[in-house]
Amino acid sequence: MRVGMGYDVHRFAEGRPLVLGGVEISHHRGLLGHSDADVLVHAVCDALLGAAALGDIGRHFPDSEERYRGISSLLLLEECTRLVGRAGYRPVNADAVVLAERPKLAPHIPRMCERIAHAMGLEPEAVNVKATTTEGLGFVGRREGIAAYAVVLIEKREEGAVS
Ligand SMILES: Nc1ccn([C@@H]2O[C@H](COP(=O)(O)O)[C@@H](O)[C@H]2O)c(=O)n1
Ligand SMILES: C[C@@]1(CO)OP(=O)(O)OP(=O)(O)OC[C@H]1O
Repeated sequence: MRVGMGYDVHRFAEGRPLVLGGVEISHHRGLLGHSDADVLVHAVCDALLGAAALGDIGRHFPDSEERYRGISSLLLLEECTRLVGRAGYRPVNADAVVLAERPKLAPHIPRMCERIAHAMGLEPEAVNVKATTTEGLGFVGRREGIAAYAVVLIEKREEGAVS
């Protein structure tokens, strides 16, 4: 067994959809990024890559590459899962926390878990997402952006398993 952690931040911007955990959430603005700026999925990607000592998403999917513009981060998570598989591991479970003053995320969390789990080849019960405000403090509290932390556990794949 190996464990990895991930952390990411994206700032709010007008005229962007808000996508978290692969779920588009109705809000008056979204997050800025080269991809869909799904800060939660990015933290999960980094935790997964970190567990296998494979660096981070910036190394595998540079924001200088046009092909990643606007891409669904769930596709990046699927690719991270393949990379970890080729390194001889498979995900066991993931836990994450999203730091957001607004919007209220609780109603969307079950669907986020489903989508993240699907991208990682896991059952939805193997993924947990939590949300918290920062009680008005810091950049999250000022509603300038959203942050996310994630932890992922991986284990050795059985010999002969195909990716
Ligand atoms: N963006 C958010 C933030 C929090 N929640 C839910 O509210 C609970 C209380 O949050 P505190 O920051 O006051 O501790 C939290 O446990 C979440 O269930 C949310 O849905 N969306
Ligand atoms: C995901 C990538 C690639 O499209 O772009 P962004 O959406 O800007 O996200 P970030 O977490 O800043 O960096 C990783 C990038 O490589």
